[in-house]
Formats: sequence, structure tokens, C-alpha cells
Amino acid sequence: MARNRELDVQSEHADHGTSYGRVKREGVDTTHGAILYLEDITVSFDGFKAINKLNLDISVGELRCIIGPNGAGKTTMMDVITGKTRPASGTAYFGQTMDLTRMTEFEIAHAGIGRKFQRPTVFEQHTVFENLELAMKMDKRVKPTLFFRLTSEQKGKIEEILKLIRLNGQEQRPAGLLSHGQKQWLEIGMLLMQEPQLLLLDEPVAGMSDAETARTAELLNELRGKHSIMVVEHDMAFVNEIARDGKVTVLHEGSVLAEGTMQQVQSDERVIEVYLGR
Ligand SMILES: Nc1ncnc2c1ncn2[C@@H]1O[C@H](COP(=O)(O)OP(=O)(O)OP(=O)(O)O)[C@@H](O)[C@H]1O
Repeated sequence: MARNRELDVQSEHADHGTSYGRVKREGVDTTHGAILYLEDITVSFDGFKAINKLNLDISVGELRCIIGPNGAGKTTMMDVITGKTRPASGTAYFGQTMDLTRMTEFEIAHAGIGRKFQRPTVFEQHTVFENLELAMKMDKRVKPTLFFRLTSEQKGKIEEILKLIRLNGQEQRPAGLLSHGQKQWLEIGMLLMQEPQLLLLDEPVAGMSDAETARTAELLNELRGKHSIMVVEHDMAFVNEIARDGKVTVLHEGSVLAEGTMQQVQSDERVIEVYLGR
């Protein structure tokens, strides 16, 4: 029996736990202000420490940018958070009570951690609207019924997300015809349909045009404070745009090398050395 029973499936007649679902998700316990705690995490691949005694906390509503050279351990860290990789040692908590190292990938996703991988994985044959609708149906917190029909509340939610991801007016287009940037936004929208409490974005602007990158920065700035977000990105101009006065974490060789505002980390000698290879 899982230690934490996060999903509380309600009957169809019970109060709605979310604005559009029929399932109540019991809250992550964030009474101490943090949504994610990683402590002394180590991940070894045949003796090589991809993550080495990593410590990192994310506060509720924070937008944290993670930077670091290739091979620093950024993806491996996200793999630990989402249950894809088990650490050899250390602790990883979602809120105060959910031990991520004891949960399956499925349990973690449904407890409220949404992850967007680098490549967009939308359903190309389906329209933009259908993709968002499918994301809602795939949300196992929503009780599946044979004849699933959207309520006006659920349609309203899709409209809201369409605006946010700048795809209103394009809802009937097959997703396969969207630009690379639009597909990325659609995928972010699909994650948002499931109302994640922590959103992990792996290089969201890789391969985007300058205009798309600027719009993605606007989108993330709109999400600021509504969700806790961790963004891994190499594009420093973009990081600068979304980090504002918030904390940026620099990973190097599997540990935190520096943490502070973008200005602070950019002027940190150790960071300069790692990036310039001096
Ligand atoms: N499954 C694996 N087996 C062996 N080594 C691995 C495995 N996954 C990652 N590594 C190694 O662990 C280190 C960290 O990799 P990781 O992909 O987490 O870095 P990263 O910071 O995400 O890099 P990038 O910015 O290039 O995506 C690298 O040296 C990588 O080669």
C-alpha cells in the first residue's frame, strides 16, 4: 500500500475537487513553504556519479531556472524528481510528506508533478482543441466514463488555456500543422490541463525562433506564482528574461555550484570558469 494516498476519487455527485475535474486531489503539504526538497541526492551509473550529494529546495509558486554545462546532471535530476531514476542515496520530498523515492512515475505524475520533455509529443492527427481535451481525459484523477462529455466549466478551462498558450483561433487546426514553437506551447497547455502543482520544463525554447522564444518567456511570466516551475535551459537571454530577481541554480558535476540571482551567478568566478573552461 502506498504510503501516501493522494488521490481521492469522488463520486460523480460529490463536490468538484478542481475547477473542471470530478476528482479531488488532496493537497500537497506545503505548510513549510517548500514544494520540493532534494537532500544529499546521489545517482551513480556504473560508479560514475551523475548526481553527487545534490541539495535543492523549491518554494511554492517559485519559478526556478536551472542552468549548467552539458553533462552537469540537469536531466538526471529531473529523472529523480519524476521517479524515472532512483537515487543511490539521499531524500527527495514533494511537499512535507510525499517521499518521491518511494513512489512510481505514475503516482508522482498524479500527485501533481508535470514534466515536459524537450521534444513536443502532441497528437498530430488531432486538433489543438482535441489535444487539450485528451489531456483532460488522460488525467486519471478525472473519473473515466464511457460517454465523456465536456461540461461548460471544462470547455471554459480549455478556452482559458488556449488563450494562455496563444492558440485561440487555432483550436480546429490539426496539431501536426503547428510550428515547432506552437507545438511546444500546446504541450505546456496539455500539462496545465492537469493542473500540476510543480511543472518541470526541460529546455522549453530549444529550436524556437526568436519571436517564439520571446512569447514563451511571456507565457512563463504569466504562469509565475500560479504554479511552482522548474525550468532547465541553456539559452541565457531567455533565462535572464524569466528569472527576473528570482534564484537561478547552477549545476556542475552533479552538485550545486552556485545559486543566486542571474546577476550574482553570472559574476561568480566559479561559474565563469565552468562555462569558459578556464
Ligand atoms: N543512463 C545513463 N548511463 C550512464 N551515464 C549516464 C546516463 N544518463 C546520464 N549519464 C551521464 O550522467 C551525466 C549527467 O547527464 P545529464 O543528461 O543529466 O546532464 P545534463 O546536465 O542534462 O546535460 P545536457 O545539458 O547535455 O542535457 C553525463 O555525464 C551523462 O553522460
